[in-house]
Amino acid sequence: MSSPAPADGGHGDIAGRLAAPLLAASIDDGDIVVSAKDRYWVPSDEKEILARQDCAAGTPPLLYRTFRVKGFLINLYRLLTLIRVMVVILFFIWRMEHRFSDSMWLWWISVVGDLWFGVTWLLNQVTKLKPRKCAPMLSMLREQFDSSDGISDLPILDVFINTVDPVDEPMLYTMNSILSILATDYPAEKYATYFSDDGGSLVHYEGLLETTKFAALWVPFCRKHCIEPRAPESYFERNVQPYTGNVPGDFIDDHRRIRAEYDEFKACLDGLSSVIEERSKARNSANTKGRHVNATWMTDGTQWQGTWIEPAKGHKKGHHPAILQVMLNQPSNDPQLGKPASSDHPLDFSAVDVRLPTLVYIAREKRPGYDHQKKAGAMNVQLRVSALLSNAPFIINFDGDHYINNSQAFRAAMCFMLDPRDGDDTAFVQFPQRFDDVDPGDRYCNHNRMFFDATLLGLNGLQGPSFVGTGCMFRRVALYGADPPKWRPDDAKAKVLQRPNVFGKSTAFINSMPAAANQERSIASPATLQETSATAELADVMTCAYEDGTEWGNDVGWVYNIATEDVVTGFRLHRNGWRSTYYAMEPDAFRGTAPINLTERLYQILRWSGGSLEMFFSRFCPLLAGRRLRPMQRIAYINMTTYPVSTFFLVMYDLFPVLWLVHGQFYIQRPFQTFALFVAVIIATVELIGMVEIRWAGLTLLDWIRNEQFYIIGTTGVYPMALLHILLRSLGLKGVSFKLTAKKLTGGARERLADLYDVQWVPLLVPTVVVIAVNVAAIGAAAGKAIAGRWSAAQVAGASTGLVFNVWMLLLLYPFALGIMGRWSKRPYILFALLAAAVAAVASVYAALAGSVLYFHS
Ligand SMILES: O=c1ccn([C@@H]2O[C@H](COP(=O)(O)OP(=O)(O)O[C@H]3O[C@H](CO)[C@@H](O)[C@H](O)[C@H]3O)[C@@H](O)[C@H]2O)c(=O)[nH]1
Ligand SMILES: [Mn+2]
Repeated sequence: MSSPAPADGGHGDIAGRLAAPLLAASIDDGDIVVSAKDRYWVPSDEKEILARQDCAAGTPPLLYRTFRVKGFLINLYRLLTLIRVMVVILFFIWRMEHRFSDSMWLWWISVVGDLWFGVTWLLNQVTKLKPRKCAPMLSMLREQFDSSDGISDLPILDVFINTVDPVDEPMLYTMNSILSILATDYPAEKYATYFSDDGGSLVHYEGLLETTKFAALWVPFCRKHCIEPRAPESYFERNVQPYTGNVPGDFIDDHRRIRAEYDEFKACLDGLSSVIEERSKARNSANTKGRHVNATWMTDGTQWQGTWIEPAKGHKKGHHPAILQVMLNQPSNDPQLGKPASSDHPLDFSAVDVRLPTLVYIAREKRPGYDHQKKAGAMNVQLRVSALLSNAPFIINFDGDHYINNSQAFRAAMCFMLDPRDGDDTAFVQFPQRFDDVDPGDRYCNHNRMFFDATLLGLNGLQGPSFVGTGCMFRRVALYGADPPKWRPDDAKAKVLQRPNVFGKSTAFINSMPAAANQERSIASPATLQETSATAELADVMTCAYEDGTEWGNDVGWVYNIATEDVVTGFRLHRNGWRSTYYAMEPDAFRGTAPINLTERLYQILRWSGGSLEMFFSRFCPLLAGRRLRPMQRIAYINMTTYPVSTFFLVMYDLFPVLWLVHGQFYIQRPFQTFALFVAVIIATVELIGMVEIRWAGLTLLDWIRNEQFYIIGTTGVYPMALLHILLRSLGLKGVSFKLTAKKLTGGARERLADLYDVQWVPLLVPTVVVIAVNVAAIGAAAGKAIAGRWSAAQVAGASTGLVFNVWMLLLLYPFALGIMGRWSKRPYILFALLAAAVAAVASVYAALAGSVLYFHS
């Protein structure tokens, strides 16, 4: 606790000189948001800034600032960590010196379990001891890259967005994401969006077509009035925000008109599948002469290449040719003003740039006999297709349900990529996943705040956050497997191995690679999209066979065969020596939907935990990485890939009360009072550390409690299945198959929350139900004993410690218990009544039995 607080302790003058620009920036344009959440953070880049000031003019400006946690708080955090480590060590020494138990084999298991928990906790904790925040300076970026004539020098960017099923992933949300992308604040000629439809469905295609039409109104409207957020559904749902545009006079009218247009657009999307169905029916019955087909028809009278409503050979899920269609062409390089208001065009866009950025529809080829590798496979196709079209040096990816909530997000990410200090070594910039429509209490910990606001800030102070699947900007050459500049021999250009057996046979693709490396700082616009020579090549890179015998999914692109393609892909980049940056923007950069139904949520964490273990037992095991992976980062990845193992010990602890039921009295460690005291202190310190952590992370107590609860729920009920999965796989069997996370239903907030009360009874729920039952029964049994028998003071003390444990367990599992009650959980007191009744029932049975036993004995 001796290290000085930053503002004094000899740095006073620096802090003083820094305060001014920092404040100026925040007043200037809201660049550096000093929110309530940041009150424990102070700048940590004083030296760099001063060094810059001494440099000659012409040195590129810094594009972001860094912050660290105030000395007193972080040192308190570290001190508490140290104290807990010492207590844990003392605890072990004490246990080794007191090997007394009612069952020595259980004693040994519990010692090993405690050791496991102690070590994993420590490994997790050490990665959080030096958290770091970064904040982009958007005004600097603007100064450096935007000139006053509206021409921009910003690098070009490819945007990937993925979807599979227009029903499970409601199309309205996917199209909202598209709209938010088309309308974001980045020069229209500087980015191209690649929409990947793994369903290959005409509904998506025509939905996208409708979206481009609506976008012609929506995008200029957003630009004209500086609308935020630029996803219409969220925009119209939110409360009125202060107007920040330049034409307040037009706003009310424009808003009303756009709203009406949007409602029409929505209705149109809603009706699309039946329109297509009817159209196809009509055509099919008209077509009955000759061979009968049950095709799905496009508006122009041709058969849809992708999946048909009536599945047919070559036109069904998992079996259809590739489709590529440019929906919006590359716009001109110069801003293009729209038309003034007129009778057929009621909005005045005469002072607004009405260009739309490029938009491409992709459905990759699907063929039986191939593993299509889900999202990772889809993104690798996007990577190749975009290389042949726009070939941007940077890529940002989105899940279909995640939209841009802050139109400055692309620019913010660019600040980190282009910063003169370590931008060139940055492989990716990750934003947190944030969610709409989670129930207000966040019962199933969907927000995952402890992970996004504490763990990832910790990693940001090491080699960088892991990739979490969506809302992440990548450097293209890093995905190709290039080395970061830091690890290249003397200033060599990014080089990637250009052998056919690595990247596949497409020469056009291979030829595009050096350009991607060189363009990182270029001002080029994407190449024109319709070069006819490219079509054959394009078709080629979208086939399943393209990847046969190549490194795709292995050392190139997004990684395959691991259920969590995200963590492992980020890991591979870190392993190659790249770094990454984490930035939690305010307002949130992106937002998405989360599964708020217990069963869906458990399946989601099953996929994550199964994927983690798969990664640990693969060639991407963090233990096998070379020296470019920094030691602390390696520790972080070990944590991320081994955590489900805890389940083995936790389930033992969970079921410990059984012994009380069977034996009436059972001590795993004697003397029990000292043991209980140690355990209490160890638990108390971890909670205390949590309390300090939520301070610097800017979280609430509820966030912390939810995290604890869901950790226990996952470890008790879900990770056993993940372990089983990995066991089956190691025996050469298929293991558990992971499914797409079904997204919320559309509709009003209340309808969406209805999902919260859905239970589907699946085997995954069983372990946790058993654990709850055992703990309830143990409480009942203790009560029964107290009623029936005469207890000594020591026994009462022992039993009440046990009781504290049981109650604590139940509190942790409370969200789960509520969850399985379905609709009844709207009234939590019913749960309490049920629990009380169960306890009373067990107690009376136990007392009765004990009574009859006494009777027989006498
Ligand atoms: O064959 C497939 C399967 C999925 N997806 C897309 O992948 C995304 C994520 O799938 P989802 O089922 O929604 O997974 P979640 O549980 O919501 O995803 C979290 O966990 C995944 C890793 O398991 C990450 O990839 C995601 O980014 C992260 O949000 C969605 O856009 C899907 O459309 C495909 O494109 N093709
Ligand atoms: Mn998702």
